[in-house]
Amino acid sequence: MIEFDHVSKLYKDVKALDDVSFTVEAGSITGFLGPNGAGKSTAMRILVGLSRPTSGSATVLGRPYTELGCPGSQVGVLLDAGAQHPGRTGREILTLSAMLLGLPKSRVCEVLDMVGLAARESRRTVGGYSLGMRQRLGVAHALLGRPKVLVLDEPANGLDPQGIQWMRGLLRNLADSGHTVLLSSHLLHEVERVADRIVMIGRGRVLAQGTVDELGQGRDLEQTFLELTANANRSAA
Ligand SMILES: Nc1ncnc2c1ncn2[C@@H]1O[C@H](COP(=O)(O)OP(=O)(O)OP(=O)(O)O)[C@@H](O)[C@H]1O
Repeated sequence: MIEFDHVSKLYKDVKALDDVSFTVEAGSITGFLGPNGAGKSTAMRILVGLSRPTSGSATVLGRPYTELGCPGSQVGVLLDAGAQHPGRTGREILTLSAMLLGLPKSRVCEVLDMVGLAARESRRTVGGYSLGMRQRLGVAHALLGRPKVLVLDEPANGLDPQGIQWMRGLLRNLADSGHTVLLSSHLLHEVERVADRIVMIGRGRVLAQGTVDELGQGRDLEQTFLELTANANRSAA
């Protein structure tokens, strides 16, 4: 379970998050939506201890991330697929992390298989990977320690249609087997298909949350998103 409890974050005069509260239950996928600059990455970074909230708290499995024992085996995180070392091979990156987590090398082969990165590709340096391949590697990295919670920032970005279909199946299977998934994305139609619940933010504030049906009341997610974010911009102007 993931819980944001009245989280605010100020960067000097920028209010990146403003009193954000929501919960992601185990066994479900929550789509975290908002326009560019809405505060999604800031919230995820706070959740995994990379940034401190100005006020409020964010917890995973009932505790702040930094207080979890061996967080890598409890929470799988993909925040920036482009951040992987370009000079290392995909396999090296996973093997190093597996060693740190005390996992056998066989787990590296398992996750490479799960994300569909072929043995030949895994032996190439990441600098030569396409964005879609980096995303697959990032998901493999997040899954390595068999975590029960996944925090994924735009994991489908750069994936081809087959990759998006694969990602949908993977996340659905994980949620159905009891995992907690927080997924940010700009791919509204995709989120509509895969998410159990939606949290929509704009200008750092939660604009709406609930199931797609609760939010849309007959409209599709894109229409709801455009209306709510336009309203938020009007009230801020
Ligand atoms: N380190 C930082 N210093 C100053 N301001 C920041 C910092 N990180 C984020 N911000 C600001 O906080 C706000 C929220 O940014 P954030 O990256 O969380 O948005 P986002 O919803 O993830 O956007 P995108 O969809 O473009 O990735 C923006 O106004 C951004 O400029």
